Amino acid sequence: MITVTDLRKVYRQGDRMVTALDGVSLSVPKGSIHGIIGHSGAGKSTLVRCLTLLDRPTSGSVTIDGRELTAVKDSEIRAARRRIGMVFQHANLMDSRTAAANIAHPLELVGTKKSVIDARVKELLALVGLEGSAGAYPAQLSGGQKQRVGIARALASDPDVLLCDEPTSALDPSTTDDILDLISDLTRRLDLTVLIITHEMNVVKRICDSVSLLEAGRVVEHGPLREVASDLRGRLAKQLIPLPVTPPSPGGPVLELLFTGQTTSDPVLSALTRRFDTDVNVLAGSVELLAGTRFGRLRIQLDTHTDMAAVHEYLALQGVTVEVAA
Ligand SMILES: Nc1ncnc2c1ncn2[C@@H]1O[C@H](COP(=O)(O)OP(=O)(O)OP(=O)(O)O)[C@@H](O)[C@H]1O
Repeated sequence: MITVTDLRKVYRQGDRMVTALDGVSLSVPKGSIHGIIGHSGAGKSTLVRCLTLLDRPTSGSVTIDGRELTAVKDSEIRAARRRIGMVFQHANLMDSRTAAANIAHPLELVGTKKSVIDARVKELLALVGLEGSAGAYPAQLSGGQKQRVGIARALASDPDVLLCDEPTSALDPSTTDDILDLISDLTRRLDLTVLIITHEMNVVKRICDSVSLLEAGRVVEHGPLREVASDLRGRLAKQLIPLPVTPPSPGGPVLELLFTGQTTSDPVLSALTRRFDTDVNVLAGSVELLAGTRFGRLRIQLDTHTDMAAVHEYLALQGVTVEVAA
């Protein structure tokens, strides 16, 4: 479990103070994956540095499995950091070392016995699907394979937490999916707590259980994926289940509908046309699978004569969320 409470980081830039983190709080249960999404300058890198104690926060706390990291003395920081495995955008491997030797490096640094290291490296290579690549040098590996080595190295010290900083931003879409699936699989198998910092909503869609939207150093929306996706007015929902912009359409009222789970496969619209003797014009639509649940968004236009109060009541009864489009 990671708990971040009211984290603030203020930098001095000449005679100006820059607030990079302005009271960030979040909590990630053990065994789950939390995405932090934000644009450039939102404070993502600062958050990573504060979580790994590369930077001391100005105030607030970071607690991992009940231990307050922000309270550890400088002399204990290295040991505390070993409980956090880091995965970077570029795997940052040492070119002169083989895959196995890169993975072994953090264990060598703390003086682990060679026989123990060898067994652990073998185990880690198998865990990330690189059994046959122990002796390969980074130059001989693909981007995805390098990232697998990076993940194995991050897991070498048997951390409780995996902190992934833009882990797939340098990879092509299919390799991205493979790496995300690997992170997801490892989270379940090793009962890790994972934080993924990203600017890509696809990363959140594919593997996150919960998400926070970071903006100008503040968390402006957060929650389990299913909850934020269900909030039609929310900014995250609009990005998670995007609908194209449609030109103003003369005629009857325009509604936005959100279907979740079973309602995505119910014939709600055809029932609506029959029941209210109205025509339904579908202006835009999209269906996404998020955290194992199907979400559908539709923008529809109805006849001018339609009894809107009754339509709202009927759709609510069907479990469909309705918004009148602007
Ligand atoms: N060492 C520093 N000194 C002064 N200001 C800083 C420092 N590091 C970050 N900042 C400022 O803090 C704010 C957040 O920066 P940060 O790098 O954390 O954002 P980010 O979301 O990681 O952006 P990017 O995706 O571009 O890396 C920015 O306004 C930045 O200029």
